[in-house]
Amino acid sequence: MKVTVIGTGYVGLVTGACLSEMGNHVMCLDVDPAKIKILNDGGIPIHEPGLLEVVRRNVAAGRLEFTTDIEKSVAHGTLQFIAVGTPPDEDGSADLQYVTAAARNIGRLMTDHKVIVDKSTVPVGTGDKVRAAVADELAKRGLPDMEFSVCSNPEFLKEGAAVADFMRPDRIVVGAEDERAILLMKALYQPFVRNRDRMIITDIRSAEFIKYAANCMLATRISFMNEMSRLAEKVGADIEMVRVGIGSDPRIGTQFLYPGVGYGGSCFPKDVKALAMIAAENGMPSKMLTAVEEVNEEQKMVLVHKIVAKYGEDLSGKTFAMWGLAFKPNTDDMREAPSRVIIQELLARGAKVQAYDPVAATEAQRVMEGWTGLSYAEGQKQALEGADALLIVTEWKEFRTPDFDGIATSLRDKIVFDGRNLYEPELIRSFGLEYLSIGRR
Ligand SMILES: NC(=O)c1ccc[n+]([C@@H]2O[C@H](COP(=O)([O-])OP(=O)(O)OC[C@H]3O[C@@H](n4cnc5c(N)ncnc54)[C@H](O)[C@@H]3O)[C@@H](O)[C@H]2O)c1
Ligand SMILES: O=c1ccn([C@@H]2O[C@H](COP(=O)(O)OP(=O)(O)O[C@H]3O[C@H](CO)[C@@H](O)[C@H](O)[C@H]3O)[C@@H](O)[C@H]2O)c(=O)[nH]1
Repeated sequence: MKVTVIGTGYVGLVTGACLSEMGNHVMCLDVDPAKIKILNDGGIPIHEPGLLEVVRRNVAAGRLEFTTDIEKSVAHGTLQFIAVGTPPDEDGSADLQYVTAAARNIGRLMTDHKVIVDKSTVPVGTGDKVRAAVADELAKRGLPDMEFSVCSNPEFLKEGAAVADFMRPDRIVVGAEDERAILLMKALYQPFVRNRDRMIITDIRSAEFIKYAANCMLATRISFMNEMSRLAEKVGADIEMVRVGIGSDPRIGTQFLYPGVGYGGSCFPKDVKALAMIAAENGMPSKMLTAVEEVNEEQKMVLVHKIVAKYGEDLSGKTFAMWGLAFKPNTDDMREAPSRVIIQELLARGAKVQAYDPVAATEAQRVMEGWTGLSYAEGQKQALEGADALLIVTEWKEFRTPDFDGIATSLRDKIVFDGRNLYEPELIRSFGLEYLSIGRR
C-alpha cells in the first residue's frame, strides 16, 4: 500500500521503516530539512538499535523515501500517518499545533480519498479536531463534499527497543468509525500480528484514551515502587527482595517494577501531566496522577539527598563521576532525563561532574550547553579519574559488571551512589567500596 508518514522522529521514522519492511511504499515527510538531509545521505538522526539497517534495506529496495515536499507527500499515501510531537503546553496540556498543522496540510492539498491516521499521543477528542481542520481546508477550496476518514492508532513502542516493539507489538489499537478505514488498517497491520489476534478495533475516543491510560498506569507502578523503596530504607527492608516477591504474583507481574531515579523520557512525564489536565478540565482533578507526578519529582532528588547527607550542602571541591545520561539505556534521548536534574543540583552546590554515556553525550552537550562544572569523559574509566565518588544514573549493559577494583582505586572517597540498583551490595562492598543504592541496605 502507499503510506505517508508525517514526522520522522522516534515514532514516525520507526513506523515508516517498519511499514516499508512489509512491502508498503512509504514516504516520510518532515519539516526539518536537516533530518531529511541526514536520511537522504544514508544516515538516521537518532540512536535506535536496528533502525539504520531497516532504513537502508528499504531505501535500497525503493520502498522508503524521505522528503520535505508536502505536496508530494500528501499526493503519495492513501494512508496519511500523523506522527508529529505533542509536547506539553505551559499548563501541562498537550500542544496540538503540530498535529493540526499536519492535518491542515492534508486538507489543503488532497485530491482523492485519504485515511488520516493519528499516531501521535493526543487528548481524547483530537480526532474530531483533526476532522474539523481537514474539513475546514476542503471547504476553503470549495470541496466540502470530498470524503476522507480519520483514525486513531496510538503507538506503544519503547525507545531503545522501538524496532522490536513495532515489529512484534503486544497489541495494535485502532480507533475508527468507518468500514474502509478499518479494512485498510487491518490489512496494513495484519503482517505484524500474524498468528495472534492482537488487533483491538474501537471508537476513536477510546483509542485516544487507551494510550494515556496505558502510560499513566506504567508511570503509576514506577512511582509506587519508588515510594516503596524510600519506605524500605526507613524500615530496613530490601526493595529488590520486595520487587521479586511481589512481581512473582502473576496479577502484579515482573515488568516496570524497578525503582530508580524517577521516570523520564518524552512520554511518561508529559502524558501524566496531560491526562491530569484532561481530568481537571472535566471537573474531576486526579488525585492519583498528581501523586504519581509528585513522587517522581521527589525521586529525581533521591541521589542528591544521599550525597548531601554524606557530604553536606556545600559540595565545592567535590567531583562526581556520572555513568549514564540518557533517560534509559539504548537511546540518545535526553528529554526529561533525570540526569539533568541531578547534574543541575550538584553543580548548584558547587560540585563538578564528569559524565560518561555510551551514546547520549552529544545530545547531552546540546541540552546542557554552557553548564559550568560539567565535563564529558571518553569512557567509564576516564570519568572516574580524579573523582571522589561515582553516580550510576542509567543502567547501560556495559555498567553491569565493571572493574570494581578499578573503581575502588580511582575514587578518592570510594563511594558509589547507584540510582539503578545494578550491584549486589555485599559484592561491591567486598571491594572496599561504600555502596548507597535505592531502597537497599
Ligand atoms: N518517542 C516515543 O517513544 C513515543 C512512543 C509512542 C508515542 N509517542 C508519541 O508520538 C508522537 C511523536 O513523538 P516523537 O518522539 O517521535 O517526536 P519527535 O519530536 O522525535 O518527532 C516529531 C517530528 O515531527 C516533525 N514535525 C513537526 N511538525 C511537522 C509537520 N507539520 N509536518 C511534518 N513533520 C513535522 C518534527 O520536525 C520532528 O522531526 C508524540 O505524540 C509522542 O507522545 C512517542
Ligand atoms: O521499572 C521501570 C521501568 C521504567 N522506568 C523508567 O521509566 C522511563 C520510561 O521508560 P520506558 O517506558 O522503557 O521508555 P519509553 O520509551 O519512555 O516508553 C514509554 O513511553 C512510550 C511513549 O508513549 C510508550 O509508547 C511506551 O509503551 C512506554 O513504555 C525511563 O526513565 C525508565 O528509566 C523505571 O524507572 N522503572
